[in-house]
Amino acid sequence: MVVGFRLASSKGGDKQSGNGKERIGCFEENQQGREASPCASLALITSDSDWSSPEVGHVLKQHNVADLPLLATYLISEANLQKSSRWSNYISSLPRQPYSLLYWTRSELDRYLKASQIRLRAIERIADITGTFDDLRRRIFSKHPHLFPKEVFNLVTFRWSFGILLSRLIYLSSMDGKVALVPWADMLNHSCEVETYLNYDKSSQAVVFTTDRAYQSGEQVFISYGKKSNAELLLSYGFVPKEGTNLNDSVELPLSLKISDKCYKQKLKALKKHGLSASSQCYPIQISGWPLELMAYAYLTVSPPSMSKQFEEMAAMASNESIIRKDLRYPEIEEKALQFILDNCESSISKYSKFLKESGSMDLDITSQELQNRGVFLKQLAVDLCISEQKILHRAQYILKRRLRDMRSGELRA
Ligand SMILES: C[S@@+](CC[C@H](N)C(=O)[O-])C[C@H]1O[C@@H](n2cnc3c(N)ncnc32)[C@H](O)[C@@H]1O
Repeated sequence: MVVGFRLASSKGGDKQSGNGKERIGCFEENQQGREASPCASLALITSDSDWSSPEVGHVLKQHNVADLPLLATYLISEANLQKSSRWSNYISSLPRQPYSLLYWTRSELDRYLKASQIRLRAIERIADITGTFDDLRRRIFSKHPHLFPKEVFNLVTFRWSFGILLSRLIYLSSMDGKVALVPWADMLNHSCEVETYLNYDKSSQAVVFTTDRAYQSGEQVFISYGKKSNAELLLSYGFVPKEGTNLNDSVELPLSLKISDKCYKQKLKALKKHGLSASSQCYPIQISGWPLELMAYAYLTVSPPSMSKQFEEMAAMASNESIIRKDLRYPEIEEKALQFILDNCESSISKYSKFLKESGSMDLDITSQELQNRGVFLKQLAVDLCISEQKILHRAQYILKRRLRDMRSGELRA
């Protein structure tokens, strides 16, 4: 079934069947009394949208503010105008607190997500938003206080607008990769089990999606927010899919060089040259396996001084910068490399086990019912995430152990 959400060019809902194509909705956003023009930009919020306060937009554009902070400021500016913004209906329907890790406090992140690498990603994201706001405040807002009053443009409103953008922006590949807020179409929820994406259709000047299955009338229609891991969905959207439904799930495995390594400095230099960190480099492990880059990092870590000529090649491969995507194999150190990955998997697994064991008896803040409910909710999200991540690591552990056992029994036979 092909479903199209017509967004701008016609008024009212239209339903049109034929050639298997069915339009089931029509959404538009225009000022009272103003006619919608047949132009999709009317219904999309992009970095090119017209500002209700043109002077504010003009100042930001003069300073070449990047798309995301520009859109964040746009949303705050329009929200502040309330009824006089053409987006007022849409903005008033947006959540006051977007559900994402941006709204977890540092102590909640440390408490509930200590086993998962997503904790660091969330901390980095929060710091990035603070940094972006500070930069705008220093360069622009403080120079034009009449246009950007502190009561309106502050860290609280920025966290809200970034939370909205990161959980609702839609990537429109057919609009040269533009990102946009698509009012009302962004009410659609995600399912990991559908291959249905929103995109801009040039011929109908509308944002459309094509379902990959038949839906019964009255059934909830889902789209896909992209092939994301459970941790990424929690980070940006604040939910964890039902166990076992996300085939694109992965867990980040952190690896690092051993400081006791005789070639530590040489290896570090090779890693740095290719933009990698020695302290900790994360690679995604999926239920179906792990990337070549992870194997290359493991080869580099365990390789002896006699292989120093290959350090460069291994580091390039570990960084995904290698031009030749050959299957990197060093049979003489393969066993050690697999053992290195297994040791790291097992140390991560034990972190998850510890958290899951502790979570059963975790004291929740009982100073208020509200905090108690929040604690129960966040803990459940964290437990769901940790179970799914640990499951992938258990699978990797099983594969690694089996490979090592086969290798070792082969060696014995030889
Ligand atoms: C683009 S909005 C979708 C519309 C949203 N339901 C609303 O009413 O505003 C994304 C948000 O919807 C919620 N959401 C989307 N898909 C979900 C799912 N499969 N399970 C739980 N929450 C989901 C999350 O809170 C997410 O941050």
